Amino acid sequence: ATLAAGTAWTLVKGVRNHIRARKAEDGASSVVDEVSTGVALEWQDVRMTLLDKKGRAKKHILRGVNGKASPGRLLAIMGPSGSGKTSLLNALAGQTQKAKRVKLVGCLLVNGKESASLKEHKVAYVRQDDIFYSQLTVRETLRMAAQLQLPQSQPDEEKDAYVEELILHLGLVACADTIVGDDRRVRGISGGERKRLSIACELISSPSIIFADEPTTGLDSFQAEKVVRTLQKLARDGHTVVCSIHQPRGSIFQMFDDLVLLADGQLVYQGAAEGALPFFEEQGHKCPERYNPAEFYADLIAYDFSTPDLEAASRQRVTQLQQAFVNWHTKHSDSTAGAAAEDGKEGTEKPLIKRAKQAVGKQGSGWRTQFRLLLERSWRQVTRDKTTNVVRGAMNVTSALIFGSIFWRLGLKQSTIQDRMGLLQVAAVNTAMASLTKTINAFPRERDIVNRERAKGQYGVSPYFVSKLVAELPIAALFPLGFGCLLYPMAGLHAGAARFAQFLGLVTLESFTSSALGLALGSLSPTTEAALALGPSVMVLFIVFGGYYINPDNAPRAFRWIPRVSLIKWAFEGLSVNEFRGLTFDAAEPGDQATGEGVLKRLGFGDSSIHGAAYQQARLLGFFYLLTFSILKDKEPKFLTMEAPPPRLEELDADSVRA
Ligand SMILES: Nc1ncnc2c1ncn2[C@@H]1O[C@H](COP(=O)(O)OP(=O)(O)OP(=O)(O)O)[C@@H](O)[C@H]1O
Repeated sequence: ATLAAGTAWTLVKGVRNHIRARKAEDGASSVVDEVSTGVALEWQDVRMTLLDKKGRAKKHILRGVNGKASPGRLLAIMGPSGSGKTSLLNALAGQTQKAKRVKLVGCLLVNGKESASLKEHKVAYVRQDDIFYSQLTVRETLRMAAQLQLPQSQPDEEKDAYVEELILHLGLVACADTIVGDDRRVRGISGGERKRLSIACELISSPSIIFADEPTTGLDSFQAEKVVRTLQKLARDGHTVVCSIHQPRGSIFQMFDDLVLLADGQLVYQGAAEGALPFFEEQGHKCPERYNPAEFYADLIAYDFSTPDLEAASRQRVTQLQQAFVNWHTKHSDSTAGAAAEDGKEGTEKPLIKRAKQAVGKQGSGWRTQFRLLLERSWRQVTRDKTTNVVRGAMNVTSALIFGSIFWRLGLKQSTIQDRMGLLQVAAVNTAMASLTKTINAFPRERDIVNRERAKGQYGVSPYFVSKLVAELPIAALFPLGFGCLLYPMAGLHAGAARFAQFLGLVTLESFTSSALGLALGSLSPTTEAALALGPSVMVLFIVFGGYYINPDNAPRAFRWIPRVSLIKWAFEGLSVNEFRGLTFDAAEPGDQATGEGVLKRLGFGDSSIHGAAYQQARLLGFFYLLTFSILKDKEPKFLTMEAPPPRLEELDADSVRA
């Protein structure tokens, strides 16, 4: 609380200096160079409908919701689970995912002017799930965001100073140099600190409006209070702050100035928070003294599914309240939210922050800077993730030791021909599987972060993708190289420096291709779990057609294309040529295979060459990279904008009368 109280003014100054710098930078080139005194938001008749296949309404998610949010005031959207809080927040923030069967209509007024979306304004959206690069510290995460979003000509010292201010004012000093971590296995900062880091990241772009989706979910009450206090301070500094919240405790609820109560997608109350008690009292529901109003409202507007009677009674009560609110609001609208919103709360007696609107979506930095920054980030992420690297290294060494022991010093007996083929196939499969699972495990999460950053226009796909490959490939190469270096001498494969080097080259290339396949599948799949299910299935198919188990000529025609795209097949073919060509076996019995060339012929690799197999593998690698790149580019998140609602019946009547 002391921190919050003492830092508001400094934050104002910081943001103002920062904005001045941006204004100076933008100068004549700025798309909008307007200094505003805050953004007042009003929405009318917002309806979100889920349609069935025939385009008919299947479910009403939001049913004609009205409301307003004003600069200087903190607005809470409350309601039971499934009441439409997140849907309303998304609709207002322009973050409703585009989907064929979702229809969004409504009227949005920004500073009194009708507007289809908030694209013209700097909007921050603090999501429920905070995802970051786990190995970067809080300071590094913020610096990266500042470097990517702020104008290139702004000196680095200024950007860093702004980041330090954000760290200070959002209470992140103690954890500034701690890695962010993730909620799965890398322990990092606490949940509350993550949430405040999310807010800090969003503040970098100097937003006028801040939306926060259930910012207290999953936090203990102390952390939750700190987060809401931060949002309240931001509101007092002149931002328009809208947040959805489930059922806050009393001390948190007190911090909200305005309230939107939703039940089943419909308003039960909307207006100043202090106006809600009189409204419910008027309807015969008096809140007991010293009772948390938030809990009281939640109980009143929740459906009770315990018995059919209780359900019917609770539904009737909610419907009555919704109808009562329509009448009550018409009567009281002038004396509640409207009047209150115009002035803001006590903190806004001082002038509101002057904010320069930025060109939305404009990238702060050029391609080369984006590449350098993203390369730095990827490099840190990959080199600092010691646990993953150690486990991956240990797995490769263990596999090499196990296979090396099983196929120990093969020699040149006839029986080793089959052993050799088995070993080469195992080497190809093991290498491919190891890099595929690693990539598939990590990439979908990273893709989500990148999609969010790209949706804000921070950088393009190409600098991201190129930097990722440049940072990761040298580290990724170490694992197959280590595997090959141990396995080759242990198994006593074809001696010679060139053969050994070619073996290492082939497994490394295959490892890259498999990882590229993982990227393509990871970018296609909606979740990590889906990618993990898809990856091994594709790989099993590649293994079956890997050159060892089936001759493609004997397979049904429909499957004959698979060997051409099987990275296992090209690796096995290359490794086989490298091993068998020029090798002579002990042949005592008639029918024994005396030369490696004969073995290759039997495998169908008689005319194959190492270079040919490597070339085909490289083509596959390029294809998977290209595919990933295209999917990332194409799958850029798309959002619905609000359509104007159809004219009301009365308006139609008036028009026809006039006509
Ligand atoms: N795109 C969609 N497709 C299908 N149903 C949807 C979609 N978006 C929202 N819904 C449904 O609309 C209702 C409201 O969802 P919403 O997430 O807005 O509720 P909420 O009040 O935020 O809930 P919670 O507090 O549990 O997060 C839910 O029943 C949800 O399943």
